[in-house]
Amino acid sequence: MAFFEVDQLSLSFGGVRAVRDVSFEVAQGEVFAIIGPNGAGKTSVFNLITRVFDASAGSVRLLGREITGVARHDVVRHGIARTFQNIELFEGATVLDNLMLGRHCAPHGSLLAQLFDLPVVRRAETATREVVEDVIALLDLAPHRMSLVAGLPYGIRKIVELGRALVAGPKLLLLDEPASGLNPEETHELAHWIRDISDALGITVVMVEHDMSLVSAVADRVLVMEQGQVLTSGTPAEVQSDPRVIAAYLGA
Ligand SMILES: Nc1ncnc2c1ncn2[C@@H]1O[C@H](COP(=O)(O)OP(=O)(O)OP(=O)(O)O)[C@@H](O)[C@H]1O
Repeated sequence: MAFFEVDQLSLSFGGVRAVRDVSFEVAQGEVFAIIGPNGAGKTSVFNLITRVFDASAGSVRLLGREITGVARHDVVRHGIARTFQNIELFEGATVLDNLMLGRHCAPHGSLLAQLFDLPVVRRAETATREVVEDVIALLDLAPHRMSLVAGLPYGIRKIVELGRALVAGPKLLLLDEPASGLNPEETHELAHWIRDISDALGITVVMVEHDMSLVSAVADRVLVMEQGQVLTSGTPAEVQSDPRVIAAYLGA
């Protein structure tokens, strides 16, 4: 059984077949990148995995468990967290509060236990705080802990979003264009964090990315999509030298 399997996944918007029979497998601990020209269907694949859209056909399995029937708000409980192409944070809240909210899916005891402030709830809150503090330390966010997200530079906000996905304690982390809007130095730093997330925390990463410097630096394997379909897959070096991939990017 593969750690994560996408099997014959398809999605249509009216007449547009955004995703067509897409299949791939990701091993535990791998950093796996999905690349392809604009409109290739990469974000649609993420939206199918995270149940934003219903697949017209196919299946998605994490550790053998079917995800395609899970409610959207329950996907994170099944071990899958994601970041978005356009940052989705609470702008008027602090970094700390945004990170605490990322943990809201963790069980905090029954409603009665919460109403009476029982020890089980307090223990859960302490555990949440510990996880959040670990993520703040891992991503060097301590200087920004009490800052409002709205006032932070774009590059820091992207890292906060990464942190918010991490505090959910995912087995599988989906990153949608994590390097977009970052300068080369920030992208270089991001590469270190992605490797740490994979190597030190053992979290499997699947990312959609256009920046080939990041893909080459962190990805173990790359899936190339074109017009909703899988064009090829391989190591970053293999796919970059593949004439079919070069032609797809040149629009040939
Ligand atoms: N909500 C939607 N409604 C209708 N069509 C959509 C929708 N989302 C995506 N599409 C179409 O599906 C196809 C795949 O889009 P998708 O955003 O998945 O591609 P992508 O590879 O992520 O592109 P990019 O790199 O530009 O983000 C495109 O033709 C797009 O116009």
